[in-house]
Amino acid sequence: MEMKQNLDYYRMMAGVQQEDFKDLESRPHMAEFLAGKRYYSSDSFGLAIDHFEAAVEEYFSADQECRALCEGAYVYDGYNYMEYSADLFQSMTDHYMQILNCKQRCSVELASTAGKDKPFEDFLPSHFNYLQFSYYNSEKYEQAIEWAKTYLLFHPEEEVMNQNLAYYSAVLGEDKAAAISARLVVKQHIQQSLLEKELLYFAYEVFGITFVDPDSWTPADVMPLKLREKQKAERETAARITEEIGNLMKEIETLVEEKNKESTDIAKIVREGGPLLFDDIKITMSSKQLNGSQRVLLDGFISNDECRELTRLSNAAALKGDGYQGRPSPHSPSESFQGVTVLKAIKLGQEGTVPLKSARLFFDMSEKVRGVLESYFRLDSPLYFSYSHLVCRSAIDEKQDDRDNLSHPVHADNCLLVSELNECIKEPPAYTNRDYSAILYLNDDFEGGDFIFTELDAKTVTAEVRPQCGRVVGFGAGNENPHGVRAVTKGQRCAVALWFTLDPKHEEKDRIQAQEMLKMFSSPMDTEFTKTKTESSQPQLTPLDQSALLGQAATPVQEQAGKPDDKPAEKKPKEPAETVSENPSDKPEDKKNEKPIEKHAEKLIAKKGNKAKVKELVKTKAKAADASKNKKATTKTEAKAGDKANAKTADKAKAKPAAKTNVKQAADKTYKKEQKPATKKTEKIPVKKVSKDSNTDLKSSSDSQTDKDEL
Ligand SMILES: O=C(O)CCC(=O)C(=O)O
Ligand SMILES: [Fe+2]
Repeated sequence: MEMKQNLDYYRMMAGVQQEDFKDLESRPHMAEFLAGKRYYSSDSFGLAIDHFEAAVEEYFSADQECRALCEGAYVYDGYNYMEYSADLFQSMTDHYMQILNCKQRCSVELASTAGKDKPFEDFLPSHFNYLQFSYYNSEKYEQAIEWAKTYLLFHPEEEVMNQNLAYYSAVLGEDKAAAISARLVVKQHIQQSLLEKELLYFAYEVFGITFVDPDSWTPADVMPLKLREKQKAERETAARITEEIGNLMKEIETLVEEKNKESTDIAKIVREGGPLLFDDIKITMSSKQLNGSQRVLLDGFISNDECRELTRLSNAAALKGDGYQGRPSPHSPSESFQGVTVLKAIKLGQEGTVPLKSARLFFDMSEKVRGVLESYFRLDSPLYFSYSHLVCRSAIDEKQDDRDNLSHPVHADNCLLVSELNECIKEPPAYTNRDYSAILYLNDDFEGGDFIFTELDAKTVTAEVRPQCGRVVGFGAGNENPHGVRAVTKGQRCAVALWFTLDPKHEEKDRIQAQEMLKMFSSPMDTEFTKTKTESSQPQLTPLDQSALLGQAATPVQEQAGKPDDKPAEKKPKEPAETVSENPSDKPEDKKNEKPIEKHAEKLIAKKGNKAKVKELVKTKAKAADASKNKKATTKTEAKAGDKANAKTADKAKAKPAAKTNVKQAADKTYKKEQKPATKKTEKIPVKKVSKDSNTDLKSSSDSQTDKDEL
């Protein structure tokens, strides 16, 4: 196969001619035949005739040789000679049948050629077909008639050839035509072959010596009736069995599908409702009430004080981080965005910038959510942290007019949502290893900011959740749960966003480091150390830092919320941009999977085979996408939690030319495919570039990652 491909490749090279390819082992009849075919293909019928005729001569001498070579000693099958005991009559029969079988196979052997994995089908008749047509094209009707008649010895009923013969006879004159007979050597060959076949079938029927006829032209009645009926019955049985097996397979497939569906349905039902582990935690809404699967809304995770403490932690960490209270949101120009990871919080706690106690609370609370989710969803294997951060989104007051975007566009957490196709593609750059997500809300004193679940269209809202302190929305991170956050139009919305994986290989390394650090600090000696360190770092703080830390209890939360930038004078000078991750190992490990979004879009295009559509969708509405989603978001089923329910209604002839055509068709039909050049080099389709500003949807579908980049 490989060599064949090489040959095809060489054939395409400049300056290489077909004549350059010489099969040094080619038998003369085959070499002539192939040469004839080449001339035939280039409409050089005269030359084709010469070669085809020579091929006929050569064929029959090769056939004689082949047959003569069959007349050797009896060939035992493997080691059968050890057991072979037959009387004279039986041995003669066995031997003779073997010779005849061998002679019959000469037609196959002579139809084979190097570089062609199968012998030419119906080789001799096809050969004569070429001849009759070549003669016709050379207006040599006698010979055309001779070869048409020769062909018909094999396939007497063949309609097109009979028409051709009739046409040639009409042109030449019926009497003259009638006097022309088929080529004698072929007639003799057929007769001999048929007699051999008859004997072979006889032996098959009487002695059970198997014979498989290699020729397709053998008249049906050569095979004894009984054998024919037996074979027919066998064929029918085989066909029936195949059909029955096919039906059975289909049935099995449907059964398996149904079973799978049932078990996943059951699994989903059974998988929910596990113990909540803590008395204070209450289930507010199950998947059913949230109109989806793998969803839960829980309340009572943390107290108001703890919510405030975590909010302060976020604000203090943000102050430390880059000197102003939040970078622009990666999702909306109308909001600012700030976040801190557990590890970063602990490090800040260690250096005394934020209370270590708060960092520990962050750690413990996220662990609490993890444990409850693992239990509630009755997971068979542990849930591991994949990434977690404490994140606040603040409305920029002066940028709220005519706002039409979401705070966080609709996306799924472990796949790329292509809402126009109603699909979510589980491929990097999405965080495909994430299995569950949870958001622990810390406050409700802001406007907008409701969490929404949608269908894959990213428009049809299936459930809404109003954030409030101690509330957790937990859900499967896959395509079953597209979700987003409505615009925060006033104030600051803080939450702990958590992503989990069932695969220990993808457990977040930062989390392990954070745990180690906390362990260290909790030993009595270290507590002392930490305290000292915390105290000693205090004086280095700016007044604002201090107020953020010292006035923890005193500062009313409301005052912080919604006033992110109200003390510009007290801002610290900007430090070199500090991100949550300080060294490469701190970065989320899956980051290496990141691909340029454009590339990914191209991949999607190729995959979907729907270039135009995907291209269209990635091209359009860079900003408008979110806007329209926000505006058009329609509530299919109202499932709003909390009392600010804001119900929304569901919006979603013998005439010469004819004979000529027939003749041409007859020949072409059989041979055209072999005449074609073996290969054509596959053209590389240039991959369409997707414009940069066309990423919106794809980007938004992986925006949890964008969050990280922004931090
Ligand atoms: O804050 C929320 O309610 C959801 C945020 C979210 O879906 C995400 O960060 O992936
Ligand atoms: Fe999300």
